[in-house]
Amino acid sequence: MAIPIVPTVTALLLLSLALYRFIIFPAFISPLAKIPAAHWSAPFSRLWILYYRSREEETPTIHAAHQRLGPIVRVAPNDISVNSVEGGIRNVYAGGYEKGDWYQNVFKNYDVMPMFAMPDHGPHSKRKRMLSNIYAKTTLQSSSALSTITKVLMEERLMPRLRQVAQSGKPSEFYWLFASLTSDIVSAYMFGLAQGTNYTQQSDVSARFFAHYKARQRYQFWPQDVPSLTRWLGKAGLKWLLVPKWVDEANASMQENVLTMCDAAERVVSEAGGEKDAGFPEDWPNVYAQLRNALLKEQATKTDMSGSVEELVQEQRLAVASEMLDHLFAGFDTSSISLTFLAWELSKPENTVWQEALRNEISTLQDKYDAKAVDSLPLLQAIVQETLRLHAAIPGNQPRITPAAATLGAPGHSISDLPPGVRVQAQAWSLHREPSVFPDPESWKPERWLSSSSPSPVPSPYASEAAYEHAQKEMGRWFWAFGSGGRMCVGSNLAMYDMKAIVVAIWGSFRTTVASDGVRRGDEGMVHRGGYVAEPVGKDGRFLELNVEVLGDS
Ligand code: HEM
Repeated sequence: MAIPIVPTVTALLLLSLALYRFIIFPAFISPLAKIPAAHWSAPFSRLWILYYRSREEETPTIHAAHQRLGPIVRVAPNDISVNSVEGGIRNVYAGGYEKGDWYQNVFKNYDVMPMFAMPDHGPHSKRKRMLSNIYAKTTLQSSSALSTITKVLMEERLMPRLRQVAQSGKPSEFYWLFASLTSDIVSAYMFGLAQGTNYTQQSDVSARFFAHYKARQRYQFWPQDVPSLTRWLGKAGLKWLLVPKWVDEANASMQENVLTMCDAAERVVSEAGGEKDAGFPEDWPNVYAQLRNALLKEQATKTDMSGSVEELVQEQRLAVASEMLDHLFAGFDTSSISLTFLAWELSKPENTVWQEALRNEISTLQDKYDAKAVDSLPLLQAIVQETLRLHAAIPGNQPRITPAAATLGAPGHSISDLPPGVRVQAQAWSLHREPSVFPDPESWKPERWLSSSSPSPVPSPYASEAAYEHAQKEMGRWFWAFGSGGRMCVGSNLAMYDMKAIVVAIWGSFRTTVASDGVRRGDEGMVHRGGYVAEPVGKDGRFLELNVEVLGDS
């Protein structure tokens, strides 16, 4: 029987092309072929990394790959991970590497992108310039509004709640208490105290909100990492196969809540004619007004100004709300995760000395609400910094896209002439566990951030001031809890401010210990659960439970 030549040759040709395109090129010819593969299938397929990402197990998996294979690894045909400063985060996050669409697939509110999701440098840096000053350390430390907000929240909302817990003699759950407090502080600064949330005094409302917020985070994988399939199923009316319907409903209701806060803030600003009202500084919507006015100013330069201010405000309504939603959620989520880990560390029996030393340091404050004095407490700084190192709230991948002809990889491992469009990521989890920079990396050791002359409850690891200085410099280069470069966290100063204020309020007046009912501890099985963000979650999904004891005349 004669073999049909044309179809056979065509089939062989197609097979050879496919073999070249999907096997030979990625495994042997692509510049990425020189990078150690985290798994045998990584050069050919994304399935391996998607599997771990879908199970929220990417961070430890990538970490293990770096430990086995070095500071640059290939995790999929077009995806790499770097774990170094030189040839790593210094190159990728300093500029020129854009964000790609991974962020906008999920972090888009009201169908409008906040700066966090903006893929391109230009629009992003314009928006960031509008907002940076309102979050600058000097602005926050000199803000009488923020200091009044803090005082009201700590004295009127937190203290009564903790005194009640102490009196009850029963352990209390702390994760959602921290989420309530940080949401109240951040929203009060953004929208004004009267317009912000009051979760600390409404534990039922807050519990419902946080349960929804957290549960829906677990469905981000599909729209974020498999967007085409998710879109396609959406068009066919079958998205519910991947993401339950209530997730969209929860998102819509959260957006509605933030829009309500924005509208309330707008009434305050417009009644004051756009300018800060000296009457009740704590009720002024600092961040809202800053962005609203900056966008109006920008609009005025573009248009013929035929519209009224109300019309212009209306045009910007969703752009402002999208930005505000992002800041509010980024603000409470990360800070409450960090505070929970901090409370956990401080309340463990082996760390009692740190809790006592911190309390002594807090007792030296003349005024607990003096932000500058609080910020300059060395022990407090070391405790927060060490918690952010060991328990980074965003421990996972922060992907960027290579420009043309990129060179990546630590000295001795560098790969040049990478093509444009490669997804490259780094993760704080691994950077913060580099043993040559952070000796004994899995242990919580605030003393690594303290000089030998600082009062410390444990001996200093540094033989001299010079050794301390050298270590600080190196650790500072590798410390990545807030990211780095132009896309670095805009709220890092507010986060440090609110976390320190909360720590001072709690451990200045109360003693905490990890709860135990004789059978199980209140921190049983605590792990970092999650993908992009990692929550402190114990066995059976339980959160941290602590005993609270009131001190002296608090
Ligand atoms: C402990 C607390 C916090 C941690 C650990 C943290 C961490 C981070 C990190 C790692 C990034 C970069 C993410 C990436 O590129 O994928 C980031 C960005 C961002 N964070 Fe935070 N954050 C914290 C608190 C806050 C607060 C309080 C706010 C708002 C008030 C905030 C608002 C933002 C925004 C808007 C961005 C995007 C910045 C940009 O695109 O330029 N964060 N944060």
